[in-house]
Amino acid sequence: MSTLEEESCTGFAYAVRRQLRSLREAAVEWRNNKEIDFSYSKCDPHPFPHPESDRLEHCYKYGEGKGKFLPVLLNQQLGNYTVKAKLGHGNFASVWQAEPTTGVSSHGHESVAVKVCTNSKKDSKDDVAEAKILLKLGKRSDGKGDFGKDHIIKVDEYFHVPGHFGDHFCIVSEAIGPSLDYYFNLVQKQGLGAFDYGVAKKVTFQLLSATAWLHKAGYAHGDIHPHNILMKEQGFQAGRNEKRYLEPKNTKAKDLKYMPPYLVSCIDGDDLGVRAPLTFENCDARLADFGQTFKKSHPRRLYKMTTPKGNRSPEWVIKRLPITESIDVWAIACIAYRMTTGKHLMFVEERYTDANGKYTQKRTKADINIDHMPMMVGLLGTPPSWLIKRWSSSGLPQLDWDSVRAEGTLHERIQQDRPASMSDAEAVLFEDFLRKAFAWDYRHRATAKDLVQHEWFQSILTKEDRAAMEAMLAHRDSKLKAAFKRGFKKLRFLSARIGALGAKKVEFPAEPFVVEKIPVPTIEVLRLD
Ligand SMILES: Nc1ncnc2c1ncn2[C@@H]1O[C@H](COP(=O)(O)OP(=O)(O)OP(=O)(O)O)[C@@H](O)[C@H]1O
Repeated sequence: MSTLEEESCTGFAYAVRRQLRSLREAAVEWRNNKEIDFSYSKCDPHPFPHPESDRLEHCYKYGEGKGKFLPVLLNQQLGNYTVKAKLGHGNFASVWQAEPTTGVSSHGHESVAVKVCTNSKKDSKDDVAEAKILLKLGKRSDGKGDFGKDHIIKVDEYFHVPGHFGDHFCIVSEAIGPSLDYYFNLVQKQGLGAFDYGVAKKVTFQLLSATAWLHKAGYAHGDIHPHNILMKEQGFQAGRNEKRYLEPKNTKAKDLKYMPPYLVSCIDGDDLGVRAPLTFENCDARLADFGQTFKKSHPRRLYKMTTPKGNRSPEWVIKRLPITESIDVWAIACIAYRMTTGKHLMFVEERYTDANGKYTQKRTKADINIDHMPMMVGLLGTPPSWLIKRWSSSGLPQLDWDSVRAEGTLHERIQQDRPASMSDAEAVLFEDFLRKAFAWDYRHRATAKDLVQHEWFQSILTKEDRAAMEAMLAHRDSKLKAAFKRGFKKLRFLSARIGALGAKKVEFPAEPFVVEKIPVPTIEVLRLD
């Protein structure tokens, strides 16, 4: 049972429901992991020896069992689409650029992206949910200009394709362009260090506006990282599509049977250096991969950890705290720092390396967390006392709290990493922006809607942006909806009070960097013990 300090803002009955869901999710995750064949690890020799092998899917992604890819070849027919090129792959899908057999799709696209999902039943449930949510979001309008909606991927349709071991769910969307990860690699390869300062700011603004719209629609993305952010390119064409033929010496015979004869290289590996870096005029980000999306009204406790570990917020690392939509804000702030300075704000090694610097095996989550939390504390300063108490119960080794600087070293890090084009005044604004996004307490963290109004963005706003933002802020709930919300809030408060009957009162200090507009439920928190 979680402490009442948490329940006082979410309600007793609700907390019980959440606990039950956590248990269910843990059971599903355990069962799902058992289903996946890990006989090949990512550290095994790649079956396609090539300098860019890391960017090709590993053979353990194919073969017998659950959670496997569908073998797809160039010019293959997938539903009403002909495969023309590979766009990329993730943990749960391979994505292909395809052309409608009719020339133009029912949504007016000459070229689309078909995401072919893995065959696991559990994954398929997530994929169906992803497609349905995206279709629903596509039709949704807030009636006030939909500020930010343009920066969310649009889905056209979905269908199933039969595979050796069950159906594969396919999601059709517009073909957008290379991922932000591609551009990170590009600036690195071109020796530019970081993104152009204006571009970094504009992309951050676009991501926050998309997130604000999504949160207003009642959903959290849950997995924002550079791989899931696509940069729109007019007339986008994927990479050179080179075929890499299988060299069976590293491949298990049973898997060979179900593998495609070749894998297709994708844009990430091929095209570095071919494209020009992003410019302020042409940068247009789209939030994609809604596979981890969840409803704001159902904060999650557990889910597959695919997000880069350095982008996780404290409530994700310190277990048994609700994972709310505020994890999106934290992740965007991490990406903003990397785009602006060219450096990771918090980077945690996810693999062990041997004496030659080669990756050996994956680190455990616990090991990663032991590195990650002190890094956060060093940067952001002392966490609130209730979080320190949680810290001990989450199995993390204790820190010497007396030696931690209250305000952390974020200021010094910004001074050290900031680009030459960032003025002193801008650096102050940037720090303020980051501190609001990195509030320790997820309940006091600035929302995406608060942050799009932050002064750091004022210098890049166009007349249209200002008008669209004003329309968004002018939005008021209807009288009925507002009355319903008020009633619901009172009910939640009442159930928390009932649950807290007989509990001891403990006062926790007020938060630093509290954003004024955010309703803070109470700073007098109740505990059971
Ligand atoms: N609409 C699109 N247009 C262009 N490229 C795309 C599109 N959708 C996906 N991609 C490419 O395919 C890659 C994998 O897609 P996606 O992230 O949706 O797969 P996933 O298996 O769900 O990933 P993850 O492991 O992050 O959950 C992306 O990083 C991107 O490079």
